[in-house]
Amino acid sequence: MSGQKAFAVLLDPDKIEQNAFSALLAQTVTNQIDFFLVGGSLVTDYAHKEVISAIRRHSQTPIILFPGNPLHIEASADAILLLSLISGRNPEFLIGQHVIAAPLLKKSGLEILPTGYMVVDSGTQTTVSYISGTMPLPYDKPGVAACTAMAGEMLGLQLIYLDAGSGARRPVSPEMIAAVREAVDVPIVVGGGINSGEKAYEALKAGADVIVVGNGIEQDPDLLPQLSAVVREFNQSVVQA
Ligand SMILES: CC(C)=CCC/C(C)=C/CC/C(C)=C/CC/C(C)=C/COP(=O)(O)OP(=O)(O)O
Ligand SMILES: O=P(O)(O)OC[C@@H](O)CO
Ligand SMILES: [Mg+2]
Repeated sequence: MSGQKAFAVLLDPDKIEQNAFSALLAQTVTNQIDFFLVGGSLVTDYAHKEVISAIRRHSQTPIILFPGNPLHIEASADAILLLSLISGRNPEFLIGQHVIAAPLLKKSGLEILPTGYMVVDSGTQTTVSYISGTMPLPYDKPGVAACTAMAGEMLGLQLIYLDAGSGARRPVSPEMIAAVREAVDVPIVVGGGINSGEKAYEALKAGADVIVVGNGIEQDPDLLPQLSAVVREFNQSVVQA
């Protein structure tokens, strides 16, 4: 990672509607995005391969898998977030699924991005929380988030992902992002409920290195160019300062 802020678009293979998908891919030609994330907690169609090849026909942007379980490994992506759900206390999602996935991952040739995945309470239960049977981090406890991230970094995890959950009513607070920023040196990914330029800017200003947006773009196609501009302008203002 270059020290510059980045913008990732999350595509859920189950939710892709062909016309909207083509329009989104066309937008990414003129509005820079830095990564595609492909994944979901529960994927019923297993269309990862098709989604990835459709992206590749239009774009050279790196494609990173965001898996809910080992069935979501697809070797035609560029990399995979190897999530360990460190906000939870379910051994299956801390290490169990990884033992099952390890030989498949080795064979896949994918770049492995070991990630401390922290799900943060946003007022309603998220799919991740339900599927993993774990409690999210309390919304208003930045100190707990900071210690969790610190432990993840000490264990060797190379990214911290703070996620308020898909379609969250409120994103992770700037206070929590700032506390985690203070606590670790690794890049911080922030997602869940970022559905406006202002929320994206707040997350970047608080210390997020990568913002991830899924639902917001599905619901409002004009958001992609807006967010791309917010991230570019943020990076330019840092260079000029
Ligand atoms: C070891 C491997 C390869 C996989 C296991 C990976 C782990 C531990 C995952 C943690 C728990 C989990 C279920 C994560 C899913 C994260 C994700 C892709 C969230 C995207 O949002 P959705 O949960 O799909 O939301 P919707 O219900 O709105 O679609
Ligand atoms: O769909 P949204 O709310 O943008 O969330 C993205 C991602 O962080 C969910 O895991
Ligand atoms: Mg999903």
